[in-house]
Amino acid sequence: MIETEGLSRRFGEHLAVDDVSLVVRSGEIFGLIGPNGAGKSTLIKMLTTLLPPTAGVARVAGFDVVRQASLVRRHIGYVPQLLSADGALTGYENLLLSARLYLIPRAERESHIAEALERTGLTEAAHRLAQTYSGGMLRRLEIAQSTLHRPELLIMDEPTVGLDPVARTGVWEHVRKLRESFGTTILLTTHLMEEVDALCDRLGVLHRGRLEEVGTPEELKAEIGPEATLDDVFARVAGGDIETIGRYADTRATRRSAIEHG
Ligand SMILES: Nc1ncnc2c1ncn2[C@@H]1O[C@H](COP(=O)(O)OP(=O)(O)OP(=O)(O)O)[C@@H](O)[C@H]1O
Repeated sequence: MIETEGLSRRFGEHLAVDDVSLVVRSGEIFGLIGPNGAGKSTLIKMLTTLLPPTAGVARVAGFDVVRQASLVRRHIGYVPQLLSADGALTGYENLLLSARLYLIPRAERESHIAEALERTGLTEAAHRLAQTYSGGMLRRLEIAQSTLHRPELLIMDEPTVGLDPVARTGVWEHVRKLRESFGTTILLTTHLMEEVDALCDRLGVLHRGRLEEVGTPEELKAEIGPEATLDDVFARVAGGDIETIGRYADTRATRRSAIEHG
C-alpha cells in the first residue's frame, strides 16, 4: 500500500527525512514513532502529497506521489494533527461537506453518512454543533469524514493526542472496526507506546530523519531482551534525546491538543 525508496526531504541545510525506504502492507496498522522533530509529520506530508520530496520516490495505493498526486489523494484519507472539523456545523453537516469534497455520488451520500455515523457512535449526536462535542467525539467525526469515500489507506497524525483513556480506547476501537469492515490499511504517528502495543501490527522508529528500526512490537522488544518494553525500544533508538526532547514533545502536543479541543 505504501512503498518508498530513498525518500528524503531537505529544508535548507536540514535533512528532515533522510533516505527512508519503507513498505507498509495492505491491511496492516502501522505505527510511526520517534522523538520530537524526528521527521514523522514531514514523512506523512510527503505520503499525502502535501509536500514534494527532495529526493527518492514514493508510491501510495499504487500511485506515484509526485506524478500521480491527484490519484493518490483520491485513494487515501488523511486526519491531520490540527483540528479539521468545523465547530460551527453539525456532525451531519461536516460529513455532508466531506461527501461533496470527495465527490461521492448524490444517491450514495445519505447511506455513506448514516453508515459512518453509526460506525463511529455519533448517530445520536449527528445534529448537534461539532463545537459541543468532546475531544474523543471530534476525533471520531474527523475519522468518519476522512473515510467517507472508503479509502484503501487512512493516514493519521497523532490521532489520540490529548484524549483521556476512555476516549482514546474509543478511537482505537473505531480504527480496528474500520479495518475489519473495509480492510483499510492504517498508518499513524504517535508518542504513546501503549497505543502502538494496543493497535499496531508493525512499527517504524524514526530518529533524526532516518528510519532506524522496523518490525512487530514483539520483534523489536525481543531484540533487547525478554522483559523489554516499547519504551526501551524507543530509548535505545532515541538515546539521550528522550530525556530532553521526548518530554517536551509530549507536553507541547498535549497542550496544543487541549487548546484545539477546548
Ligand atoms: N516547513 C519547514 N521548514 C523548515 N524546517 C522544517 C519544516 N517542517 C519541519 N521542519 C523541521 O524538520 C524536522 C522534522 O520535523 P517534523 O515536524 O517532521 O517532526 P515530527 O517527528 O513530526 O515531530 P513532532 O513529534 O513534534 O510532531 C524538524 O527539525 C523541524 O523543525
